[in-house]
Amino acid sequence: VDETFDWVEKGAVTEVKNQGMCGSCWAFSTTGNIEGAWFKATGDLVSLSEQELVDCDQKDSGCNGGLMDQAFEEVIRIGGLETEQQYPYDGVQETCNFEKSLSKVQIDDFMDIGEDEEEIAEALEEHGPLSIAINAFGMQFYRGGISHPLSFLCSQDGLDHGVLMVGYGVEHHTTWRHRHPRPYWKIKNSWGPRWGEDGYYRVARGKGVCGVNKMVSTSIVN
Ligand SMILES: CCC[C@@H](/C=C/S(=O)(=O)c1ccccc1)NC(=O)[C@H](Cc1ccccc1)NC(=O)N1CCC(N2CCOCC2)CC1
Repeated sequence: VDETFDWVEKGAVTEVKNQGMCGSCWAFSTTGNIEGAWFKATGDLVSLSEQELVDCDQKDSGCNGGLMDQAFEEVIRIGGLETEQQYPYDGVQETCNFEKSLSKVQIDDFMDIGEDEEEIAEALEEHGPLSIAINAFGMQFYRGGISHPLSFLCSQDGLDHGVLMVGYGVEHHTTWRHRHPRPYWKIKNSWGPRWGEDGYYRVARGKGVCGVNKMVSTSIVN
């Protein structure tokens, strides 16, 4: 793997979105992954509908939580995802009004990725942005930089947030305090563009920080 890699620079990531007062982070992680897989397969970047998942995914719980692997299964069952424009987000669970004739984006399968962070970096390059679960400890107060909470504060067993891994890099400091390079993951959050680093989050890479490596998966578009 290279030193830095970023799907945002490669045009595979849509604008930072905002889930509002709805616990639909799982749906944003799912659409972000499928947007990237579709881009890799077709070259087209299409913003996809989280509201369709909130309303129509019967395995998950709308604004009360969900799991990305279950959402991938439901996208296959439902028959595809409509675009953000066709089925816009309003952050409240409503009756499903999916129109198959409108949905242009389908996935064929999905797969889980192992916990080794080198393997995850390779999977990121191969499949596009990855759906991941993390422990969101401290994210409400995050203002930027590389987050590296102590493991007892950000246990990998306390996964509670679904987000999108979009890249990785290394920060080299030359000041007296930081002589060692600081590898990080670049993560797209769904709390709007004013949160964090233009909507993005960087967390230390290589030590399973906040369980970033524990639940990684991707859709497959053939
Ligand atoms: C109330 C749900 C909040 C929402 C995200 C909200 S959030 O606003 O982004 C946020 C997250 C963390 C801190 C503060 C704010 N969280 C989820 O959807 C999280 C995301 C997640 C966690 C762990 C592994 C993978 C994915 N999932 C969940 O909360 N759940 C997983 C599915 C579970 N279902 C119950 C019914 O039977 C099917 C399973 C419901 C709880």
